[in-house]
Amino acid sequence: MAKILMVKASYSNHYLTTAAILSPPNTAISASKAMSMCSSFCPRRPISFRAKPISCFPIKPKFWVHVKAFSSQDSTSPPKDEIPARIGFLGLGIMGSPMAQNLIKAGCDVTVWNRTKSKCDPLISLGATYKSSPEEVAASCDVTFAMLADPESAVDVACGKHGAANGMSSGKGYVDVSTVDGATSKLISTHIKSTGALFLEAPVSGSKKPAEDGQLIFLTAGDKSLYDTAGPLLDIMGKSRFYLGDVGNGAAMKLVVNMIMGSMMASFSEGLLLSEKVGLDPSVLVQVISQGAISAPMYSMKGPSMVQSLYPTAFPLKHQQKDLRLALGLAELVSQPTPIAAAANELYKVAKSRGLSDDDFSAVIEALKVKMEQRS
Ligand SMILES: NC(=O)C1=CN([C@@H]2O[C@H](COP(=O)(O)OP(=O)(O)OC[C@H]3O[C@@H](n4cnc5c(N)ncnc54)[C@H](OP(=O)(O)O)[C@@H]3O)[C@@H](O)[C@H]2O)C=CC1
Ligand SMILES: O=CCCC(=O)O
Repeated sequence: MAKILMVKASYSNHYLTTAAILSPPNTAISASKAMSMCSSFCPRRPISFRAKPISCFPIKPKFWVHVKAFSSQDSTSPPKDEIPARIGFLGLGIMGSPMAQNLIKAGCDVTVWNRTKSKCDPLISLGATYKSSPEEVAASCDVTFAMLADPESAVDVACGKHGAANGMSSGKGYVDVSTVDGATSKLISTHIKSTGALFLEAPVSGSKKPAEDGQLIFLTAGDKSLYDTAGPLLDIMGKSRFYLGDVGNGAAMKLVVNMIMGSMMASFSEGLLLSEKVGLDPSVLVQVISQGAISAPMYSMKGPSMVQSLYPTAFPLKHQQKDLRLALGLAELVSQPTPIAAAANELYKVAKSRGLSDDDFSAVIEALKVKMEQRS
């Protein structure tokens, strides 16, 4: 049984319902692949599209094509004349680079800036325009995204000398997709909104691969009208989006999620090492976990390389420790006990002190190896 999906393609100046895409249930493909399939039905490349199941019936396999089905709390499309035409992207690290690439590949007019200019080059070769400061990017774009390391860099790029706020004005929007705390997000919001522009915080759940595949989850809060107009762009980069109300709520949701993730990884690390110490094969532990109630994609993805002491960076350990630190600050604000997260945070601090900041956060297991060696 296949699902038939109606595809609605969004162009910069009009919408067009173009094609029926057929998909077996429970399948997904990357946004860029779905885009290019959609293009074969369309006169021009769409900048985004939505797909929703309209009925189910058997289809001959040769006609099957798969499409990513977007989910969204609010499926209302913005008025056609409000879709942002010129998109800015500030911060082209592990996450920002593939996110900006997906916008370019989807046909968007993208202008980029990064502190280290060389990281702009691959995007320029894909068609992006380069500007030499966040201010210039914001001044030349309708909506500017920022994907920066931490609260300090997010504030600096938005509010500092030649920061984006200097280029903002009424009619523009700033979407900060960095992981920061609520107070930082509110500070940036105040600066941006004082120019007459709109602000949306939109941190993401999902790592390097989901960023490449356009499968991120956006946790947004702030100006609802910017959420609506930027929606088609979020749908290019992600698989779902949540609108959570006032600025600070997106940041808080992201920090809670990453607090849980950091503790899970620390606990998983303990389990792997304990299993090995008592003579079990940790690879078998990974398999056992993958079949039971505590199965999580993270364990299946990271476990095999952790067993080999390999930590190819998808989510840098220094950022996970930053998120635990910020989550503990959030808990402190409301007097919520978080002893597990506090213990996990200490472990990530040890890992940082061992020079593992730029390794993947799964390298936290090394901190436990050190502790055990010290004890024995
Ligand atoms: N990697 C992941 O799996 C995920 C990361 N995140 C969050 O996304 C954000 C970015 O993460 P990621 O891409 O992995 O990180 P990276 O470390 O790869 O990239 C960080 C970016 O911030 C820039 N930057 C750092 N300091 C400054 C500064 N002082 N002034 C200007 N720019 C600066 C870097 O520029 P330069 O190139 O010059 O160093 C780079 O563009 C973080 O907040 C992270 O917590 C969220 C979800 C998943
Ligand atoms: O902030 C990083 C999140 C990583 C993930 O969700 O896999």
